[in-house]
Amino acid sequence: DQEKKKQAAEQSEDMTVCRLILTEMDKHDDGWPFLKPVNFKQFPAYKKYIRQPMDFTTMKNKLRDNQYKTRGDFAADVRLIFNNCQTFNEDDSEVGRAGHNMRKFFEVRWKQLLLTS
Ligand SMILES: Cn1cc(C(=O)NCCN)ccc1=O
Repeated sequence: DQEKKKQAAEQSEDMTVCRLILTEMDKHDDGWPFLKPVNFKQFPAYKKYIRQPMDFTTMKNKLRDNQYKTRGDFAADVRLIFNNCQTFNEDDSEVGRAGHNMRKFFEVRWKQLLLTS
């Protein structure tokens, strides 16, 4: 009915915002550690310490497969990436700093796009 159609339209606008912000993070200079899943061969301890790995490519695939029902689900995976990063990396390291920079970029952009919709 009318209400359902409206909700569906909003939901798809939300996913458009999610796709946009993921594209921006993919292109960001500090996004390099997060583009693909962490390589367990390169970092054997990662699998042991990080229960739920996440990265931008995995998120792109989840978006494509319609696995995010709300913006909140999407934001939870982004924050998982940066929380994992803080768990596994010193703040004062290349990857650690990139994680803090990318988290800041995301949270600012996320608020901005929340208001415009
Ligand atoms: C997210 N993350 C990435 C790396 C990394 O070195 N990625 C390089 C990809 N070429 C190491 C630890 C970590 O937590």
